[in-house]
Amino acid sequence: MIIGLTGGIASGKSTVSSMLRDWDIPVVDADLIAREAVEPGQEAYSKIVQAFGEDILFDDKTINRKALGRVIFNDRKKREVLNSIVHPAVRAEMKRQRDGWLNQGFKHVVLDIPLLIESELDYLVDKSLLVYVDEKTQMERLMQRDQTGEEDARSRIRSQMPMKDKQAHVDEVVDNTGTVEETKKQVKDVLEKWGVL
Ligand SMILES: CC(C)(COP(=O)(O)OP(=O)(O)OC[C@H]1O[C@@H](n2cnc3c(N)ncnc32)[C@H](O)[C@@H]1O)[C@@H](O)C(=O)NCCC(=O)NCCS
Ligand SMILES: Nc1ncnc2c1ncn2[C@@H]1O[C@H](COP(=O)(O)OP(=O)(O)OP(=O)(O)O)[C@@H](O)[C@H]1O
Repeated sequence: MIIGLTGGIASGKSTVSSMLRDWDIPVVDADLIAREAVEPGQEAYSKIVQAFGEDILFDDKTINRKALGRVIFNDRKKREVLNSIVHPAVRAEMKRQRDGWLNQGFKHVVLDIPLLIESELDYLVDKSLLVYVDEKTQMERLMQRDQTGEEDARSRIRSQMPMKDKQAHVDEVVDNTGTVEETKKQVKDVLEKWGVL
């Protein structure tokens, strides 16, 4: 079974991913793939420099992710330009890694995709799981983890579909507003229901 894991920014996808890996279920991480896709030498890198200029580069020519983030999280059109450059490469690599795990004999593979719903990638998965947190907790955890201010955190959250709207698009929801242990119990219940554990 191919499982789509999604959520909002800082809702707890990585926290749930590490639980899944502990249960020996492989996870393909779209954020990590997106990071590798924009390294110097990759096709997407030169397209990004062409579209956004040298202002978003460090002196060593690598992409200054904070600077690029400031541009795209505050401007929908620019975000769409970046998405159109990066997403095709991410999709292709996700499929390659998924097939690699299946060919190794794993029956279940998780695709951790923050924008599963916004980018209409549901067709890639058999079942989908949303890691939900309430808005207040999401803001607090995002600001704490990224050591960032309220305005920056708010613009990142607003660049995504509100999490309560995402609930209608998935098969199961896990509420990560409580403790990690409480979340683990919910994830285990869902996986047992699906016959994965
Ligand atoms: C803008 C960039 C450089 C900011 O980098 P930064 O290191 O600050 O953040 P990071 O990549 O770790 O992403 C953190 C979270 O931001 C959210 N996010 C990232 N990109 C987007 C986007 N285009 N739209 C909405 N939310 C996004 C996701 O929830 C993600 O989990 C980077 O996020 C990026 O290249 N984004 C475009 C690729 C993309 O869409 N990635 C998301 C999964 S495919
Ligand atoms: N149940 C929890 N209780 C307390 N802190 C938590 C809990 N779950 C996650 N966190 C913390 O909240 C932050 C966000 O969690 P995590 O990195 O797992 O989210 P994410 O959805 O993967 O984020 P992103 O996709 O934006 O990278 C982290 O600092 C993490 O340690």
